[in-house]
Amino acid sequence: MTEPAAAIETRGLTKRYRGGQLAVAGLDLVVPRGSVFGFLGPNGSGKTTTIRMLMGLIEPTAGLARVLGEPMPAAGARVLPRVGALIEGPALYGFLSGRDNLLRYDAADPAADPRTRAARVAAALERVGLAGAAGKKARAYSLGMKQRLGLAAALLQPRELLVLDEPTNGLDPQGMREIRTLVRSLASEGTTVFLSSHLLDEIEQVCTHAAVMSRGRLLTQGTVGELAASTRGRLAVTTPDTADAVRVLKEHGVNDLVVADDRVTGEPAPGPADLADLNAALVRAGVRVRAFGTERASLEDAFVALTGEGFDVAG
Ligand SMILES: Nc1ncnc2c1ncn2[C@@H]1O[C@H](COP(=O)(O)OP(=O)(O)OP(=O)(O)O)[C@@H](O)[C@H]1O
Repeated sequence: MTEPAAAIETRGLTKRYRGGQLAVAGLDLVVPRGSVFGFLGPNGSGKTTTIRMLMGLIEPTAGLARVLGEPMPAAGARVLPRVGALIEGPALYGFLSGRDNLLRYDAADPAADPRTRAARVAAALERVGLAGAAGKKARAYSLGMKQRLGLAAALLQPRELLVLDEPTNGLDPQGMREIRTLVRSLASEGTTVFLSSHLLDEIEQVCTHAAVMSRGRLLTQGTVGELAASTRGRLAVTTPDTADAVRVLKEHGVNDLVVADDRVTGEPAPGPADLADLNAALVRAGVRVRAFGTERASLEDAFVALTGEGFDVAG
């Protein structure tokens, strides 16, 4: 049997909650196998609802979802053992140690051989860097440790796909780094990782691909490089003659001009404007140019360009 190319694929996936709230509208998503896929959107944009449909936790109102090539929720019993999921924080017993929590998880899996349980749990604890804290009660764990223990539970069995809902939410920078390192190492072994986040720089740091959601709709998807490249960076000119530079650039169609010290930045006019012509115009007007170029466009620029709004605006 040939493996399907997509780890996750949806067609027109839609969820309308009772009470009429349209949480996800006509979503067409393609998550390539082997990718680290960032599912990006402000709070309330429909990320968790999508993940819950993908994992068969709630029924879609309309549309189709395939996970690892199989229809969800119909094929859940076959698909879910191949998927590790961490959704809305792990369910842990605070009075049990990290190790005992994992032993419980493993015992709840009918396919897990009890004879190899202790070794499996030890390997998972090692994997997430909790071997040293395995005997501590889970309630004494930091948020980052709890999150890693949840990941260890998802990693007790080898998984083809990991689905992580806001895995770094509430973590301090050190905890975030630990989760990112873990995600990278899992991906390097070939596991597809689908993670949701409302943090753009997080997606830029760890993901190969991303999709951007806003108000239940998919705005765009592609490689992180493509998404950033779809937006041109701002033009930046360093000059002691900022007032003249602003005037000349304005005459040549550059918008949204901002002056900060000896730097003028702005949005070049849409279309294939030739930056060399702009530079020549500045020099002709007697503007002394110390540096001239475009700033690298970030995913945030792409998001703002797509939605016309800042990223932290709740949907
Ligand atoms: N059980 C529910 N019943 C009714 N409406 C819901 C329910 N769950 C979510 N919603 C609504 O659906 C929309 C999408 O919510 P969802 O939780 O999927 O977004 P999200 O992008 O995951 O945001 P967050 O990061 O805050 O969880 C929101 O407007 C939310 O209020």
